[in-house]
Amino acid sequence: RRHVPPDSPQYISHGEQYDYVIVGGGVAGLVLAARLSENPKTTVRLFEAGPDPTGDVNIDTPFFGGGLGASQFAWNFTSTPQATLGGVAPALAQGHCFGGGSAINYMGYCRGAASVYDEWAELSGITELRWNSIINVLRTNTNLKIPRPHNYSQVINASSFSGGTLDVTYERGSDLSGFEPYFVDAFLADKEYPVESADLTDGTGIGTMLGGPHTIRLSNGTREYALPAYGWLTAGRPNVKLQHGSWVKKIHFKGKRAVSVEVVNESNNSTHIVSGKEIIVSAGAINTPKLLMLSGVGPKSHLDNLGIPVIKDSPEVGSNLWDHYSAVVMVEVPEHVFTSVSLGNATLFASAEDEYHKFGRGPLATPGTSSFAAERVPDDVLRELNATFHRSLPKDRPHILYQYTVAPLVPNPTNKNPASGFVALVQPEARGHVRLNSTNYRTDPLIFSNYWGSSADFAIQLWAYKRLLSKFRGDAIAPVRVSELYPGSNVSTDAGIKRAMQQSAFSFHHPGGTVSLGKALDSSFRLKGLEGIRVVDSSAIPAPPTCHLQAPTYAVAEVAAKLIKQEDCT
Ligand SMILES: Cc1cc2nc3c(=O)[nH]c(=O)nc-3n(C[C@H](O)[C@H](O)[C@H](O)COP(=O)(O)OP(=O)(O)OC[C@H]3O[C@@H](n4cnc5c(N)ncnc54)[C@H](O)[C@@H]3O)c2cc1C
Repeated sequence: RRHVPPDSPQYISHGEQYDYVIVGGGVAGLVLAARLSENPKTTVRLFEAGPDPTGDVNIDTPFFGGGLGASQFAWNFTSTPQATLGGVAPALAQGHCFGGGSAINYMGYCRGAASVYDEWAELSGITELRWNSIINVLRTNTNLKIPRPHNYSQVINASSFSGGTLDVTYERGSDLSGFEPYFVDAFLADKEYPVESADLTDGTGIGTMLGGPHTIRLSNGTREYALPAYGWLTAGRPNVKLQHGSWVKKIHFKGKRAVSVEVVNESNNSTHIVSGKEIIVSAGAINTPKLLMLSGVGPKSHLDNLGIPVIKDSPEVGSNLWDHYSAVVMVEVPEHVFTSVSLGNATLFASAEDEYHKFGRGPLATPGTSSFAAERVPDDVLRELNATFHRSLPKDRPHILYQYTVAPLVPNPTNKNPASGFVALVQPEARGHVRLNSTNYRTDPLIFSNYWGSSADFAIQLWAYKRLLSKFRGDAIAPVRVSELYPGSNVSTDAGIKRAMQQSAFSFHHPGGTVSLGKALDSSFRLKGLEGIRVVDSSAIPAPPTCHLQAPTYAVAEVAAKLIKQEDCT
């Protein structure tokens, strides 16, 4: 299974017709292609705009993951300038290759608070999304391998995994950078608001995790992602074809029924029409609403302004954008902590590379960002901040996620050995939206992110940023702190700290909600008021999870595939 690459590119002829045409070969698209083609009578064609990253060392090697946001494997999107950030316009890269975001992400694997999934079920009318049901999907699609010896302390509930297709593991104690225990202790030992160690993959929302888990293969230390885990399940099946370098520029409708897609072959710019009894859009939270709007499905006034003939006035398409928006604190760490800078030393790097190639372990087998803490803001603080929405959230929900990486997340002009802590409000009240910038399918859309967009969102984020700063300035981190690099020890006023937070703002890369279940989609993932077209990907997810997004996206796609297959049988 691991060694058979998908189909290589080939030209598509006119007049082809499939049961399902899937747009996008990322997390959701590849789950769907693999599951729907399990029935040999069902024909499936998947188009991915980006390249096939099979065998690319930068994709496969976990430590290189952080550098992929500006590569050929990413859509290098940028938010519009944000008023809440004083005009800063942060980047928002998305995956652009087979595997989508899972090929370029930081591999953090987390499921977050159970009550979020119950909320999705309620908003969508899909009972299979309830935690008690979806945990079975999450369990059976993952395969947890715990390294031995493990030699650091972590709560692991292995019963929430089984022998599924997606490999997940923790880091070996010997592979940790040396920063982790201090970061985690800063939360465990907090005198005012301590956070306990917990497994955030079993429905628990609040706690700290050390050393993972990650979508990494323990056997050889390579990245696990949707292409090898799901895409390669399709190898040898004559009823399914996955094609990369194929950008779908438009969906065609007959009346209200979607009938075909117009695909541009990126290697020679030729265009082809491919028909499907059903079109499933899985192009991700930014590109899915973009493609729908280009095809005439979206807010009427917006389409009218651009002169796009309206197939369906769907005000909800492109709305409800949520994400986890972070801000950064960076310190210089001692030489014994390995970082992206210390590994720049040729001798150290050669030894790390040797260890990695021989044994699949060592610094390169880790993403260098392996521990995090999810925290609920205490009620008295929420009251002080007038955060009524956040206070009303179920008690298993954290509001804040803290993480770090041993790489610079803000400019590091003197090339000091860096560790960057970051913190994000993960249950925002505010929503943003996506709109077209032009009718040209190659033009990036306008992404109105709305960072920390309500006054309570902003106040909580600022409270959390100050908390992160005090931890990085405090005793717990002192043994691995040489100096403060950002915002700098001279920054201590409220105004200065706020400015530092705004200027270091970046997306955690967890956008979703832009073609939401319950709003734009019905309980079969169909676009309301249209036929022959569904949306299955992170844009369908109606509200943000409390931690990283890949696990929920895999699971939602599995649920959708099951629903679609059941409909096929009736
Ligand atoms: C840099 C980064 C870091 C991240 N870190 C983590 C992490 O550590 N942990 C975690 O859980 N999650 C992480 N995520 C988030 C996670 O990877 C995504 O939430 C997930 O990949 C979303 O899956 P999706 O199926 O919705 O879309 P994607 O996986 O983005 O797939 C969409 C696919 O559709 C393709 N496509 C788009 N438009 C078209 C078109 N018109 N025609 C054909 N193809 C098209 C794209 O190229 C892409 O391959 C990260 C994401 C990024 C980008």
